[in-house]
Formats: sequence, C-alpha cells, structure tokens
Amino acid sequence: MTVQDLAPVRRALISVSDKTGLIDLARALESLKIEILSTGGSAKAIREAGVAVRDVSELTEFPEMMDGRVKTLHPKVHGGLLALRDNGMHVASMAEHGIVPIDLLVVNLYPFEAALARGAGYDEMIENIDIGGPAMIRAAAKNHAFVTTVVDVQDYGALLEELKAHGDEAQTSYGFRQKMAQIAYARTGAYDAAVSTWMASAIGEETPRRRVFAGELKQTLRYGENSHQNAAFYTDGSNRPGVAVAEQLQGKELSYNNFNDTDAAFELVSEFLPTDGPAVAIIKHANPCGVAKGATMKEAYQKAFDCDRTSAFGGIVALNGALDGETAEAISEIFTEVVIAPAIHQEAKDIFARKKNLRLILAPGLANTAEAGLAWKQVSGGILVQDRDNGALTVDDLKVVTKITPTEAQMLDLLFAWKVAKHVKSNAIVYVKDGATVGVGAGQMSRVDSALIAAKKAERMAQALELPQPLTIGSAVASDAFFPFADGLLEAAAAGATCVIQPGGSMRDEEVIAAADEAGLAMVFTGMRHFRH
Ligand SMILES: NC(=O)c1ncn([C@@H]2O[C@H](COP(=O)(O)O)[C@@H](O)[C@H]2O)c1NC=O
Repeated sequence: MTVQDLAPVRRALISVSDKTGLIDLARALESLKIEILSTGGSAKAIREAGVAVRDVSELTEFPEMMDGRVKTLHPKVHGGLLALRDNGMHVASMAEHGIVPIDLLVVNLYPFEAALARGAGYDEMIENIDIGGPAMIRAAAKNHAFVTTVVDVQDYGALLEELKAHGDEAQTSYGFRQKMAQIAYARTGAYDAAVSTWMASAIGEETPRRRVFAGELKQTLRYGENSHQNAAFYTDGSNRPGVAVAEQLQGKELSYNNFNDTDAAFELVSEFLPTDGPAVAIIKHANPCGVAKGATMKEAYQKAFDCDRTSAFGGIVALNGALDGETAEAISEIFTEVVIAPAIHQEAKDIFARKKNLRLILAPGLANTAEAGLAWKQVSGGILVQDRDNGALTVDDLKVVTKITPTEAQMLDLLFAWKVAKHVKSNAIVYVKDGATVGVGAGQMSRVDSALIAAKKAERMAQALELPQPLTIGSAVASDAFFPFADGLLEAAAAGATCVIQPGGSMRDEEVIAAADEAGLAMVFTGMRHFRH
C-alpha cells in the first residue's frame, strides 16, 4: 500500500441517527459532485430536501431488514470501504463482484447513551446497540489511507473545508483522514464502553473480567498538577451535575488543580440539601478548611471562613444555594480562586465582575451524593475501581455507646461533623460547633496528629479573632475511622470536645469507650467508615 497524501472523494455513504446538519452536509456534498449513498431514514430526509441520493439497498440489491438490524452489513458496502485502491488483487475483486469504492463515510450511531440516560428498559437498550454503524466506521477508519471517516456532527464543517481545500476536485489530506480515523476508533471504543458498562450493571456483574473507561475531551489544560506535566480534562458522558457540566461565567480558565478542588468543594457542599438551609464549603488542596451552615448564605460563608482564615486565602468556595450580593461582597474581601454555586444573582455577578481573575462557576443543581456509581483511581500498571462513597447516615443509624447520651443539639453537630469528615483526607478529625467546623485535621499518618493539628488551628483562630477560648471547647468531634487506641480520643477531649462520632469496630473499643466515659464524653458509633485517600 502506498499512502497518497490527497485522496479523491467521489462517493459518500451517509447513515446517521442524529440528523443534525444532515441536509446542509448533503447539499454541500452534492455541490462538490460527490455521489451520495444512504440508508433508510437518512436517505429519506436527504431526498425530501431535494438532494440526489441512492439507497444502499439499491447498491446491495438487498432490502434493509429485521427492523434495521441488517442494512449495510454487505460485501458491497464493506468491500467499497476496505479495498486498497492501489492493490491489483483488490481492484480485480471489486471489478469481479461489482463493488464500487466508497471514499467518504459519515455515520453517527444509534443513541445508546441517550437511551441509557432516560433509563430505558433492557429490550430497548438492546435494540439501541448499533451493529452496522460501528462495523462500517471500523472498516473505513482502517482504510484511512484512502477513505475519510466522520462520526461527529461537529466535524462536518472541517470536512467541507477540507474537501474544498485541495483544488477543483474534492479531496482530503492524509493527515485529516488519520485524525478522523483516530476519532472514529475512540467513538466506537466509547460506544462499546457504554454498552459493556451498562450490561455489567444490568446483569449484576460487580467486578466484570474486562472493563473499559471512555472519555471525551472537554478541554486541554495549560498544565497538570505541576507546570512540567501536560494535562487535559475528559468527561465521562454521565452528565452528573458538577465541574464537568458547569458553566464558567467569568475568570481565567480552570486549571487542573482548580478542577480537582472545585469538584471536592462541590461534592462536599452537595451533602447539604437546600432544605438544610444555606451551607458553604471552602476547600484548599482538596481538603475543607471551613464548612458551615448559616441562617443566610453570608453567615454560612463567614462561619466557614472563621474556621481557618489563613488557609482560606486562595481557596475554592462552594455554595449549596444561590450566591447573593452580600455573600459575593464578603467572599471578595480576600483572594479566592473559584466560586461555584447552583444559582448566582445578578448582583453577585456584578460584584465579581470587578475581580477579573476570580473564576465564577454556575452548576446545574447540586450533585446527588447518594447516587450509586463507580470511582476510579490509577495506580502503577492498573486502575482501582470501587463504588462511589455514597454512604449517608441519620440519627437512627447511630448507636450511643457511652453513659452520657448526646443532646439533640450535639447530635446535629455530630452528624454535621460526620458529613464533613467523609470529604476530608484520612486520617480525618473534624471539630464542629453550632453547625460550623472549628478545626479540621486532614491527611495525617496518625489520627492523634490530626486531632492535635485541628486543635492547634482552632487555638490560632481564637487568638486571631480575639476569642476568650478556642471554639473546640464544647465541640462535637468526628473521626473518619475508629480510634485504634484511646490516645486520639483523649487528644480531642483535651481540645475541649464533649461528644464524639466514630465508626467503632476497633479491637480496643471497650478501652476507648471507658476512656470516653471517664472523660465525661458522649460517644456514638456509626458502624460505617469514611476513609478517603
Ligand atoms: N444494521 C445495519 O446494517 C446498520 N447500518 C447502519 N446502521 C445505523 O443506522 C442508523 C441510520 O439509520 P437511518 O438512516 O435509517 O436513520 C445509523 O445510526 C447507523 O449507524 C445500522 N443499524 C444497526 O446496526
């Protein structure tokens, strides 16, 4: 096979489920003197628009049959796509069997992903698995030395430009065909990823022997976690509310770290439903440095900010409700990288318009933290897959293990601390008072250190705010995993915590409970752990 840079396009086969842009494309191809072959519905639409088109069934001399399951699966189609135009034997076979070359394939597939999104039943999903389309795409893309393959409506414009760019005859360059072939294979790969992932869940296969992940480029990023790392953001097609589908209203492009931190902030604040009242989370390096509820959004922000004002500088702020003017004014007082909210008042937009660098993101509603799904993490040579941590508790799930039972107000703070601890890197210790974090210890290798660091931060804030004592005095404390020894719990007690929430389940639970009783603490067990790494 010799690769020609320019390949003529004299015949196209169009078979599209999504008919967007179809007529304009067909008209343009006709004006370029390209013969159009097409399948049932596509051919009908083209013909109705007054453009000349030949039915594939006329070419194959076979009717489309079995509800469209068989229409293009024929040697006259696949031979026309796959034949090497410079191979004598291929050319002879074409002549012998009446196969004509097909130089351009335009296909988009049965809308399997859309059927999945609307929760279609098993039989409907099966009928939405396209067979003939992927077969043609793979054939044409393999023969990109001669054939151009287009699978995305968004590429119609580039195709037409390319066809017109090389003189009077419609031709495409090798580079263009290669580029389109790569996209084509990624499309069929993503399609089969969606089919196999759906199938695993439909048949209750939790750990299928083979798994595929597919992504679509949302944007290239200036760099990754560090400036020497290339990076890009790919969406997974789930349309889950959050950073992937949110709209950026102003500010510089989100960086890799911005995406990561904004996601962490938004997932955390989404733990608090609008019915819980206004809530704000401030995130640095994927850990919260302040989370609070308030009577107003401004109050929630102020309380979150007061947890750790030093760390909040350059942070990511996420809100569970509308960003109003007074909250925007308060946020504007320090340097903030990103603000994300499910609604943004015009007044807030006007205030942030003065802060050109601040990235303002409008999310389409809160994330559903209870939603089931998979979480992926790359390790050397593989990918770890697990269920998303969608664990959630109510007061009824808690077991009081100490002599003292938490009061109703303490219970509320314990549950608040527990929700926050779920989003803090382990070992996580979170002190909460009156619906606001007052100390967060994150990512330490020792639980005792997390308890100590959080308490130290609270002391520092008390000094800065000129409070008579740290807010950890009389606080509720959450530990994301059990206390293996009493020492971590005693550190929290020394910091002034009066009630504790933790999973329980340690070999030394008895010892830890005895220490809690002796320190006069109320303690509840959740029976659920929230490690996060
Ligand atoms: N079975 C086949 O031979 C076949 N060939 C093409 N298709 C698909 O049929 C759709 C277009 O159908 P229509 O032109 O009838 O609207 C395209 O999404 C295309 O990928 C097929 N359908 C399913 O496999």
